[in-house]
Amino acid sequence: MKRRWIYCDNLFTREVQTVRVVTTAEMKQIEKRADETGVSYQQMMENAGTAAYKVIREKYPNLEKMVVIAGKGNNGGDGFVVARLAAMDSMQVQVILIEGAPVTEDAAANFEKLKCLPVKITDMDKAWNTTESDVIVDALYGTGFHGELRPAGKLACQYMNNQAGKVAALDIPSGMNSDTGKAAEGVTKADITVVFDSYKYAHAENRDDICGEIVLENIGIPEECHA
Ligand SMILES: NC(=O)C1=CN([C@@H]2O[C@H](COP(=O)(O)OP(=O)(O)OC[C@H]3O[C@@H](n4cnc5c(N)ncnc54)[C@H](O)[C@@H]3O)[C@@H](O)[C@H]2O)[C@@H](O)CC1
Ligand SMILES: [K+]
Repeated sequence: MKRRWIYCDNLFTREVQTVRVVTTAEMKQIEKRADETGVSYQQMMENAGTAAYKVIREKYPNLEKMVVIAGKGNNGGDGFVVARLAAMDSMQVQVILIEGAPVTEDAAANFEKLKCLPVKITDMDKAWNTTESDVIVDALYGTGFHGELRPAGKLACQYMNNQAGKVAALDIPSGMNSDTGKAAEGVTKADITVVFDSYKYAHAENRDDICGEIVLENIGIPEECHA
């Protein structure tokens, strides 16, 4: 729970602000309701990537080079949206596919959109040769992650943790369990984590060493979908 002060008619009034924290299952329900009310999954992904890109640009205004580390799920899909927006802003963008091509419909659709842009797409084998980047976008795993990092995921997290650039995690740093906050060995250490729609329990664990600065962003889900 956060407290903030608001200024009101020459009096300082204390307002208690409650924050919403949801489980992965609850988040899926919220997204389902949003889809049923007309905000499609594709639109939510577009909004998530757009919000993340906006936050990254605000935090790091002088970016020239971006690397997006993408998994095969919808977290990777958010990363493809960020990559597209960065490339359209004339940034030098490289996308590294950690577990091959995306498997979800929405992520695959956003991956396709990259193909007409000057975005370099590689796999992990070539990642070690990547030139330095100003920011690395962690779009490997989001709420779908559980258990321990497998070798490819661990290598990708190690890569992110050893780069000189800032690390911006989408929704959750990869390797963190959304519901328990448990960090797998080798978890990504982010400078900033852009959280979509609602905080997850992992964000309430006070793991600043993993999440960095946490920024919550609206992705267009109507308030009534959270009931
Ligand atoms: N269209 C949507 O449903 C939206 C999803 N959003 C994003 O989607 C994320 C959730 O996406 P997904 O549910 O597709 O999953 P993720 O993209 O988080 O994870 C990808 C895959 O990793 C697998 N996995 C789990 N544990 C693993 C392990 N230890 N090693 C290797 N692989 C493992 C999972 O089976 C999952 O299929 C959210 O965090 C958010 O970033 C947002 O774009 C908002 C809209
Ligand atoms: K992530």
